This record gives sequence, structure tokens and C-alpha cells, in this order.
Amino acid sequence: MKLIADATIPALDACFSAFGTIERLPGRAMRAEQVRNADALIVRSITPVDAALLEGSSVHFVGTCTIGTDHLDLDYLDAHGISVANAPGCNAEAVVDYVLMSLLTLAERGGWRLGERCVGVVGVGNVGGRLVARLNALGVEVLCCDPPRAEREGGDGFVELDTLIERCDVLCFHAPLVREGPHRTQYLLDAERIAALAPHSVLLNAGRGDCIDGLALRNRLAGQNDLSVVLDVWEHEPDIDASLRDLVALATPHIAGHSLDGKLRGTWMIQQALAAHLGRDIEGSFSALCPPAAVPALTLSHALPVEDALRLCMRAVYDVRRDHDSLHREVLMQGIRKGFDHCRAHYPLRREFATLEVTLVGEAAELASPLRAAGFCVTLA
Ligand SMILES: NC(=O)c1ccc[n+]([C@@H]2O[C@H](COP(=O)([O-])OP(=O)(O)OC[C@H]3O[C@@H](n4cnc5c(N)ncnc54)[C@H](O)[C@@H]3O)[C@@H](O)[C@H]2O)c1
Ligand SMILES: O=C(O)[C@H](O)[C@H](O)COP(=O)(O)O
Repeated sequence: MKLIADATIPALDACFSAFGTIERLPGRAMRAEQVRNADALIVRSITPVDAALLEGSSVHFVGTCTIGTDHLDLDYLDAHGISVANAPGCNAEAVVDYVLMSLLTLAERGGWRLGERCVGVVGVGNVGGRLVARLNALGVEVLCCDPPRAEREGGDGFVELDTLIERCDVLCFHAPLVREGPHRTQYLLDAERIAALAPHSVLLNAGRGDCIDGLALRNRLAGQNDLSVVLDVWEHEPDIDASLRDLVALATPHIAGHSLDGKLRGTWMIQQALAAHLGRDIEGSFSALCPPAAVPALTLSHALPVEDALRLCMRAVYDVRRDHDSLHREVLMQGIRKGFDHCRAHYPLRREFATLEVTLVGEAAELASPLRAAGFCVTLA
């Protein structure tokens, strides 16, 4: 069979060569004539997969190595009997690493402690759910907003978005992009809600850019400059609003989920889905795909303040300031569109917190619980 794949997906040969020949194409520029004779399409979030791409093609399987599916025309694919797979949860741990690193970076800059804030999580699925679990384990007060879950499971444990806005001083958005229906998320945070955000609160979006009205957010920041904003996702990527980017505290190019572990997990999950679609057995395990970490271990022998210890260990694995700085640099050098995509295409190898083994010696043993809560492997010596 013939597979067409986004050239930047890692481990394509390892995961898909057993199925047939693989042709690699740039994800943002796949054209109908290039995919016409293909059987399977393996994409990322940057390829719109719809009638314009697939009409008249022989594609019978579309796999996206991502969590989000808003770039797929699911109605069209269903109507044409094309099998679809995404990779739920593949990079959820990476997004949570990104969120914790970002919040602790802002806390350091602003001289506050995450432990004394109330965090509101909007969208409590694979990403939001893991974030809530890690924050709870760290002893941080958390409120959850997820109307579809509240409807299915009963309202206990969930609050309305407006209550969240009223009561939280940190808001984290992890909702999918839903363009219509009772649980529409497009402009979920609209101009009115942006105006209602408490002065000096933190807003973070690592779901989809269209969930927030970017113009209204830009106006609030330009007028009052009284919010700390972290944006990983933007309206109109890669042509993002340059003025909004200048005003946010941490601006990154849709890389919250870009750990190597998360990307490989996505490729592997789509391999499994294609094998199931074809009724084939495929040998190999996910762990065989993952190389050892560059920094596998670290030892702490002093009882640092908890949030200092968390930052220290996190930065041994991943530092969000690097991503913010490289977007700034590449946009200056290449302009918005090219700079944004350059950072994504040349993203440095990043691992997840769980790949770091932290050994605690002597009085540092008291850090075991928060470090485990943040996602590290901890041993006591
Ligand atoms: N920035 C990144 O790199 C990155 C990485 C992974 C995922 N994402 C985005 O984050 C989204 C969430 O990922 P996930 O794995 O948690 O997905 P998920 O499907 O597991 O969870 C999404 C949750 O959002 C809830 N939701 C739906 N409509 C809502 C609404 N109106 N208000 C509040 N909650 C609502 C759903 O009920 C669900 O529980 C993905 O759809 C994707 O778009 C971004
Ligand atoms: O939906 C997802 O999984 C994320 O948005 C994902 O991290 C985007 O990844 P990309 O399309 O850049 O591979």
C-alpha cells in the first residue's frame, strides 16, 4: 500500500514501513494531486483533511498523530467511509509539564507562590484531568469547568466558567475547538469574559487559539496591561497576531505537547490504529522507540524551598523560556509566519519530567512528595 505522511513526523520508517511505501510531504502544503493514489494519510494538526484534499482519492485511512481533530472534516470522512484515528492523550503529559513550568516561571518573575493561588482548569479531559491531578497532589487549590462532563457525570466537582473566572486567579484552557453546538468553544473566552478577568490574574491557553477572542485580549493587554498571559496556541496560526505576541508574558509556537515522548507516542498510536484497520498484527513496543534521556538523573542534597526545587528539576528537563526566546528571535529574523513554523519544524529534542530520576539525599528527602506530585521519578538515598 502507499502511505503519504507529513515529513516531520518522527519514527515513520520504524512504525509504517511494514505496511508499504511511505512518501513524505510538507504538512502545510499537501495537495490533492499528491495524495490521489494513496491508501493512507498520516498527518499532524497543520494539514486540513477535507473534500478539497481527498475528493476522488483512494485514501481509506486517515491517521493524525495528535490529540486534536479540528483540522479533519469528520463528517466528510464518515460520509465517505474513510477510517479515522487520532492519538488521544499522546502528548498530554508534555502539555502538563509545559503548564507547570510556565506557571512556576511566572511565579518566580512575579514573586508569588503557585501554592497560594487558586487554579481554574477549563476542559478536564486527558490534558486538563492530568493537570488537575498534578496540581491537587502539589496541594494547589483547583476548580474545574467542563460542561459536557458535568452533563454526563452530574455537576459535582464542576463549576460554570463564569464562576471559575470570578473565583480563580489562574485560568488554564485545555478545551478542544468545537465550532458549533451547545458546547461550542470558539470564543469561549469572549470580550465580555476577558473584561471580567481579575486584575493581576494569569491566563494560559494550550488548547486551541480560537477558544479565546484574540483581539479582545490584545485590547485588554494594550489598555490595562494587568494580566499575565501565556499563549501556546493562537488564532490563524502560523499568521499569528504580532501585537498580541508582544504583549503576552510567555509566547510559544504551539509546542506545549512537543516532547519527543509525546510525538513518538502519537506515531505509535496511529501505527496501532492502522494495523487494526487492516486487521494486521504488528510487532514492536512503544518503549523500544524511545531513546534514553540526555539528562536521566539529578541529585539534591539540600532542602530547598519547594517551588525552587521544582523549578530546578523542571529546568533540567525543559525550560519554557527557551521556547519563548526562540519564537521572539525567529520572528525578528524571518517574520511571523516563517518564524513560527521554523520554531515548530526545528524544535529541539525535549523529554518529559517522568524521564528524570531525582535522588534525594539527607534533608532533601522532604522534597519527595512535591517532586513526585510534579511528575518526577524520585528515589531516597
Ligand atoms: N498546545 C498543544 O500542543 C496541545 C497538545 C495537546 C492537545 N491540545 C489541544 O487540547 C485539547 C484538549 O486535549 P485533551 O487531550 O484534554 O482532549 P480531551 O478530548 O481528552 O478533553 C477535552 C475536554 O474538554 C471538554 N470540553 C468540551 N467542550 C467544553 C467546553 N465548552 N467547556 C469546557 N470544557 C469543554 C471535554 O468534555 C473534554 O473533557 C485538544 O483538543 C487539542 O485541541 C493542544
Ligand atoms: O492536538 C495536539 O495533539 C496538539 O495540538 C499537537 O501538539 C500539535 O502537534 P503538531 O501538529 O505540531 O504535531
